[in-house]
Amino acid sequence: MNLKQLAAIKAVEMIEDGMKVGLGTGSTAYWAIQEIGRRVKEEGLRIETVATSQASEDLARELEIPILPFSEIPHLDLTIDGADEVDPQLNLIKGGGGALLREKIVASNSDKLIIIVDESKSVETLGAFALPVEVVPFACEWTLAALERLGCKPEWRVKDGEQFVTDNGNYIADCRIERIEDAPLLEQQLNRIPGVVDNGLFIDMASIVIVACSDGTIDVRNRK
Ligand SMILES: O=C[C@H](O)[C@H](O)[C@H](O)COP(=O)(O)O
Repeated sequence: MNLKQLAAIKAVEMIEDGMKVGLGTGSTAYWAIQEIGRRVKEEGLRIETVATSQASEDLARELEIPILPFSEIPHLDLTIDGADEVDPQLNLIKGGGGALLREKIVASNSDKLIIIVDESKSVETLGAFALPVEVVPFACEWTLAALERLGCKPEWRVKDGEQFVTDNGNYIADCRIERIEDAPLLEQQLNRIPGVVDNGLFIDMASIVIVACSDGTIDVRNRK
């Protein structure tokens, strides 16, 4: 079993019958959705879910996990999602897969956000992973210039030779900051730029971070 799967299984143990659950995005969340599918099928787990990306929604449907429109679920009990970096305060960088906006909306409407990572994602200071910022296409060069003025060293994300477009029809500027000294401040500064829809800093949002370590142990970190 790989480390991502190990963390995912531990998180899915926290889901109880009758819960409303947010499904995250990415290669770690993939394992959580697989495990939820197994519990629904083999244990008859009764839950309702919403997904943070088209890819996760498609996977959930394939596994016959009940998935509902957002209009039918006012609030979630918990969301299970991955992250690109986690610091000791449980602040996160997310959005390596481009799903940060939907992930932040879903996380902020969940009683608990459970983050699952392997130990390579655990860092002392956020920033070695390029911070994704979602930008509307209108006048996007001006928004990029504003990000440069903030010292963010942004670069448009490219996929298969084309500009990457999110599920929301926006672009992603990946910001090579290296070391983010004040993540709560930067999160606010970025979101004050007109044209920025949101950014991948998740501050004070994770309730629990589950870290799967290469020696096979699992470190469960609770937000204080
Ligand atoms: O946009 C993508 C999400 O924020 C992912 O949860 C994050 O990038 C971690 O992905 P992975 O589990 O594939 O490393």
